[in-house]
Amino acid sequence: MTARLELDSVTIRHPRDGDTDLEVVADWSLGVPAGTMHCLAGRSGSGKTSILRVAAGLTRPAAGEVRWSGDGLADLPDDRITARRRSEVGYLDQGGALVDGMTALENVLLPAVPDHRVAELRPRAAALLDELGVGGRLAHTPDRLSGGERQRVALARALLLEPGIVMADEPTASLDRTTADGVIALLTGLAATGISVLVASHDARLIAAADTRTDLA
Ligand SMILES: Nc1ncnc2c1ncn2[C@@H]1O[C@H](COP(=O)(O)OP(=O)(O)OP(=O)(O)O)[C@@H](O)[C@H]1O
Repeated sequence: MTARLELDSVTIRHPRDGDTDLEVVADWSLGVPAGTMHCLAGRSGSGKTSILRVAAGLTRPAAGEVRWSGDGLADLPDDRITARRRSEVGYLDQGGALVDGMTALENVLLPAVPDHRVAELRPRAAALLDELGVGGRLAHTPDRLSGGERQRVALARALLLEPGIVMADEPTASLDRTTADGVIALLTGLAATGISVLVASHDARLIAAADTRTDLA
């Protein structure tokens, strides 16, 4: 069966001043089937974020191809990738950045803005926040939320358009143990509903919770 998220013989390089390019991975492949969680593990600087960004179509690999639900991204123009990412991929970046000055509910509804679906999706946004245990914080701006609450609001935003793929970069970093365990349970729960989950982390408990993992050198 084709994995919902595939990286096929991918090479990722970064230019370095006055030096040869830094090769993060070369001719490297990964498949994340529906209903499973894969963890990219490895020390700081080993390339976890670089791989996630390529998998999310935010940067293009030097060689190889990324496929979502069997469709390759290589031949798609950037605007098509952006449009497809919005509905197919929930991306939780490091720290789960929220927009200051907007409430938790408004932040969750941001992916609905381009298609004018804010009013339609407001009940779903509120229900997601409720499900994630932050239903009492709808009107709070990020400065009035704890780190764990911000992370959960960012997760609700990533889930708003019902993506088949969810990616999260160090989702438990800077969270206390109890809150981190809650986020790990949420991510494994997402995989259990059939979503393909790709996380980058050096948190031993998150790594242990994943179905499969890659240890980056
Ligand atoms: N846009 C870029 N241009 C040049 N070098 C980069 C770029 N992005 C990352 N790098 C370098 O590539 C390497 C991998 O970085 P990356 O952020 O992917 O690692 P990471 O494992 O996610 O690290 P961390 O756990 O600290 O977030 C690092 O040496 C970094 O300095």
